[in-house]
Amino acid sequence: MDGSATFPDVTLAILAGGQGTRLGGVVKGLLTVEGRPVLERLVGLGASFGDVLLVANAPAPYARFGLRTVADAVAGKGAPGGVHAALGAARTPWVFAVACDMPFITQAVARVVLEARAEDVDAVCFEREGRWEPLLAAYRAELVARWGDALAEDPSLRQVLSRFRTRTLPEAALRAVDPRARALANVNTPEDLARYGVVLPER
Ligand SMILES: Nc1nc2c(ncn2[C@@H]2O[C@H](COP(=O)(O)OP(=O)(O)OP(=O)(O)O)[C@@H](O)[C@H]2O)c(=O)[nH]1
Repeated sequence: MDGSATFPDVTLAILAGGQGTRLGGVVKGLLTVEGRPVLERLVGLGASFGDVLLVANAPAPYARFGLRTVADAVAGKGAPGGVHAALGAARTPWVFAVACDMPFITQAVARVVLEARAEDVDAVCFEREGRWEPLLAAYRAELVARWGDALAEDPSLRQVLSRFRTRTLPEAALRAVDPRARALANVNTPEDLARYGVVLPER
């Protein structure tokens, strides 16, 4: 843990265990935006956190970043399994979970989420157009056991979140520090490449 960090009690957990099938199986964290791989951009954000963790089942392409890396404890559960692994591996009381395909997350946005934590809150995320945004979200690490129980039902992230005391933040709270709500952008499809100015990694 880094006591000098802005969020010393929080682990930045980068989820990178997906298949990237909609982009032909690309290693999504190596997509380049504004000249830098998305993962490098997120690792830069990590300096504000007490710890940084990569959750990946095929971590070799990310070795150069030198991150502490764990695999999913329960395989084949998608992003809910990735968050579960992050909660289990965290050495801090809180986890800030993000996806490896979100290039525009800033410290200011993280601060909005993390400052909304409270004694009686287990998780914090934005709500946009009636949908929760669980991959730019804070979670109590102690949720891990109940999270593991929930995985048995193959839930979506939102279904898992609905079991806990989740505080949702309005989109306006995001736009106050990120007027175009770019932090929630994730790169999934060929259309997204052009939309966000993304360059594919070399194969
Ligand atoms: N650790 C872990 N992360 C996952 C898993 N599935 C998805 N993710 C991550 O969760 C985030 C959102 O993933 P999606 O965009 O839904 O899926 P994807 O596999 O990246 O892409 P598609 O195959 O095109 O759906 C990304 O950061 C993924 O790397 C998984 O099984 N384990």
